[in-house]
Amino acid sequence: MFDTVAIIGATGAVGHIMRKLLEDRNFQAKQFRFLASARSAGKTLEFQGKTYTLEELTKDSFAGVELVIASTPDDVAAEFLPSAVEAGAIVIDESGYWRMKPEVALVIPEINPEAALEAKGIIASPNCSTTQMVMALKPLHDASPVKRVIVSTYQATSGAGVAGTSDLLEGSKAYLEGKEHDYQVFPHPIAFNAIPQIGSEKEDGYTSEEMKMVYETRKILGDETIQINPTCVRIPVANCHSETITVETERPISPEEARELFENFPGITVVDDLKNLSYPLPSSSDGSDEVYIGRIRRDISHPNGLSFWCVSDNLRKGAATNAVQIAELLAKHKACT
Ligand SMILES: NC(=O)C1=CN([C@@H]2O[C@H](COP(=O)(O)OP(=O)(O)OC[C@H]3O[C@@H](n4cnc5c(N)ncnc54)[C@H](OP(=O)(O)O)[C@@H]3O)[C@@H](O)[C@H]2O)C=CC1
Ligand SMILES: N[C@@H](CC(=O)OP(=O)(O)O)C(=O)O
Repeated sequence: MFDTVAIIGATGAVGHIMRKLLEDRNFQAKQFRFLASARSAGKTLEFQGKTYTLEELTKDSFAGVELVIASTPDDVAAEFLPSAVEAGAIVIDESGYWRMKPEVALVIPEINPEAALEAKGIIASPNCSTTQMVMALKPLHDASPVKRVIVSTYQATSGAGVAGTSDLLEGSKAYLEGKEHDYQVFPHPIAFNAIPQIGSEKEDGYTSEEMKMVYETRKILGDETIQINPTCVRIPVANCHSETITVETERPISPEEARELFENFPGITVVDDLKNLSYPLPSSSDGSDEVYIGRIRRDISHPNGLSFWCVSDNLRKGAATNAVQIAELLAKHKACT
């Protein structure tokens, strides 16, 4: 069991689910602390039957803290997490800031748990769109190396945090009432729309979200040769990201073989019966820790290609669940050493 565990960003979209998961999974520590910005300091929250007062995060917040689980914007993670490491804490970070630093482990427990156990300092949890795709790629990659991936995402507004959800709800209400809405986080109205830009412009006309899917996938799978062509799109769905994924493998993987590989991989559930209108949906994946896969079929444009549809709760496996699984892994390892 950990001594003191600090949950940073406890008031955010990921932070809310984090607290629920730690309760539901009965994660034990001698002491918990909950931190957020000065805006939230002094407010209270309920956790495991007790009332806690939120503290303001400062560089001096970490004395005696053994484990930090942080879900804050990138700039906050950049500024404050080194102080946690200096104070001797292990840090699990949800933000994008530390993921690609060579000294930082980027971990999905079903795929590379050893990286978490070998890590010193910061362990990063991957980008939400990346996590569900890599979960799907891993069993295929183990059967026959993945050479190329073409992926399009259909990302929920909760991916942009609490403000993203409020933009969807308030923007939809305004749209239906024929009014203007002042959007907080999206570059265009999201109500009744689709926006082919998530993040900022990066190389070759790709966005930051798209390039995360390229670089983070290679790091987690430990294979720099995988070619990935992503298009990330924001859609007016409240929660759960969906993806169309087409994979080219070294040898052909038939839909039947792929189904078996997916079914035998922890954390994946296959929902695939087109005749009976059965496939994963954001509405039926909401609140689940699983990655759902359906519409499994051969790629009719390539002999070594396979296409499928993948849906997962971005706040759960795409964020909080993955971080809690890492924390559980560390706790189990600590108990054995
Ligand atoms: N939403 C998603 O699907 C995913 C998000 N992530 C990452 O997780 C992180 C959190 O995202 P999300 O929960 O969606 O974001 P939210 O905007 O919903 O929450 C942000 C959290 O960070 C806190 N915070 C902001 N500024 C500070 C500060 N100066 N000091 C301390 N705490 C601060 C906020 O506290 P306060 O309420 O006081 O402002 C709040 O608790 C981000 O890095 C995001 O990229 C990763 C994967 C998926
Ligand atoms: N950018 C993602 C969610 C997210 O926060 O990703 P990252 O942690 O890589 O910034 C989305 O909007 O759906």
